[in-house]
Amino acid sequence: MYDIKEWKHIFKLDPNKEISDDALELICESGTDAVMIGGTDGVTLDNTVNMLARVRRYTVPCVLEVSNLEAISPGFDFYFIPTVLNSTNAKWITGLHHQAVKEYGAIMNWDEIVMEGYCILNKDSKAARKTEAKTDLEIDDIIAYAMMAERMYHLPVFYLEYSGIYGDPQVVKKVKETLHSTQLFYGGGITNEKEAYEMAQYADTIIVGNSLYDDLTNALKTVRVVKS
Ligand SMILES: CC(C)=CCC/C(C)=C/CC/C(C)=C/CC/C(C)=C/CC/C(C)=C/CC/C(C)=C/CC/C(C)=C/COP(=O)(O)OP(=O)(O)O
Ligand SMILES: O=P(O)(O)OC[C@@H](O)CO
Ligand SMILES: [Mg+2]
Repeated sequence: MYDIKEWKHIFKLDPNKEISDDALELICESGTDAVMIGGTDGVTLDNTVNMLARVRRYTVPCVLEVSNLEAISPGFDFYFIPTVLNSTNAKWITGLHHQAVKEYGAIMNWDEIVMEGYCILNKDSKAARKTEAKTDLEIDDIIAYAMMAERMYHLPVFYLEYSGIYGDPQVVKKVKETLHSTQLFYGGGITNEKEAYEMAQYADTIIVGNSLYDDLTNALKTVRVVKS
């Protein structure tokens, strides 16, 4: 069984986007700690299972970040389940989770389930719009969500999500100072070594997504700088 606490770097692959076999090989053999499959829209059972099968040619751990009930498939090492703490719609905090557990609870292997407390901060991201997230937050609001995640809900992961834009390193630093046992994920706009290094000084784990599709060469370099 893998220990996600040791993961410092994750590549997030969007099953709704095209990736060539050559690019996928470079990603899976990059030395990243895990490949996470997930996205906000266009995620189907077909494209999820297809991506899983392609990643399974390699030994890298493979995680499904569940974003809809229709695209859950067996065969992943872990299932990361987002709950959007700053959503204004209960559907994205506990609603779909209740529905999922009602449907799958009896067959779920709870050792494979990892809850992620999301705080979404880019108001223009698809994830923010879809989940009706309240993104105009002061640092004290963000810290309060981090404390809730750790102290009230005992979530294993708190995910500072800037999807699509590079966030504020000082926010990541302050959130890290707040957390003791909950693992801090940072994702958003990391495109090169310098940005990866900066965010990895504070976040326990950085997630690199879009830049895999925009500039693979530089995206791949984010692994070495974090793990060395
Ligand atoms: C049959 C079998 C194997 C069963 C296994 C059991 C199992 C795993 C059951 C699931 C249990 C469970 C509780 C599921 C939760 C269900 C669910 C749908 C919860 C809601 C998740 C949620 C809040 C989604 C909202 C969107 C979100 C936060 C997505 C995360 C990914 C993300 C932020 C992507 C970033 O955006 P992106 O798409 O990359 O944007 P761009 O395209 O613009 O880059
Ligand atoms: O796609 P980017 O901006 O790299 O963000 C990564 C990840 O946090 C998205 O959910
Ligand atoms: Mg994306």
